[in-house]
Amino acid sequence: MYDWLNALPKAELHLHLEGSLEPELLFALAERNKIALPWNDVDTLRKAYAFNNLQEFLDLYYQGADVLRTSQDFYDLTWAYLLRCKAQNVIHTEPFFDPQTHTDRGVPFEVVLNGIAAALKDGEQQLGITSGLILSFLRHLSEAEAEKTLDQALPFRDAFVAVGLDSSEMGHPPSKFQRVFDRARNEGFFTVAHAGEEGPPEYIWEALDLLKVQRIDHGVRAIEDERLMQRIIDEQIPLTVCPLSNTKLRVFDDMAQHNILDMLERGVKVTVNSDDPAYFGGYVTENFHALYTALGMTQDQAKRLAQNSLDARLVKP
Ligand SMILES: Nc1ncnc2[nH]cnc12
Ligand SMILES: [Zn+2]
Repeated sequence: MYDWLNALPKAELHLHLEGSLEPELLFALAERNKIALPWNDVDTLRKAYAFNNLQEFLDLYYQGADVLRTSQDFYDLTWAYLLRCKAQNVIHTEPFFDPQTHTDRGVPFEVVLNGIAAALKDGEQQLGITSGLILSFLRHLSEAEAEKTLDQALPFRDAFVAVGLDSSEMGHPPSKFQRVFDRARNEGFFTVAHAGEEGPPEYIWEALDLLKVQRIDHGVRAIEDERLMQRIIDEQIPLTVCPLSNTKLRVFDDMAQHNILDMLERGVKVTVNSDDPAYFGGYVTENFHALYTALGMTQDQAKRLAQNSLDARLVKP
């Protein structure tokens, strides 16, 4: 089944480039940039990948991102991810990057963007993988800081297609970012937002009504609100679900409890994605395979999930 799932043509719509930083590359970049690390070796670092919630993961994720300093680093990170896409028949990807994670450490916005954009361009030319980059604001920071990030990004507007919202969800509702999302939409960008990962269904309502998003990232807690379920079914609002992430971050205690196939059978436009594959134990195919192993996902269900990912692209072929 793994090989069959791997061969299925699919799109990935929820992937943080910083979360695709494998420990081996992290150590190589630390050496290249002469950065001392708090872990002795790759194995020690991998052992630290045990999380009780989103915040515990984020603390390590931001620490890991510190090895990314030059455009070449961002190129190498993005290229390594694109090679994984090629190996798993991901024919289109819409990855996130978090500029503030880097600009707040003194890495200029254009250093980050130039490396990522060059790799995505080579990915299309050399690997045939199309893409649309999503600039994600960190929700634990202020809206004013998000506004500043959008200002920095506008001179490079052709390099990305949408803005998103990620980082610590609880206590940082979508409403906090209504004005900057209004401005991004007026500038012609699509919008997406993480909502209903750890946060309540109200955050999903806000993302839809206030941020006017095209997709919800995660959204698994929608199942707690029947009126919301009806809306996302009626309007066919895609959810970019990340099964391995949800079990690693204890959104579900184990994969057998995951609700993605229940949602699929109720007519929700759910898709399968890897979120932060270097930290959560696998790329897209591993996420599909976990649904087969734990939930008995059929080939027909896998085909519908893959088709949903192609249908839910912001960048149409
Ligand atoms: N799963 C996730 N939720 C929120 N912010 C993130 N940043 C990277 N991965 C994330
Ligand atoms: Zn995410």
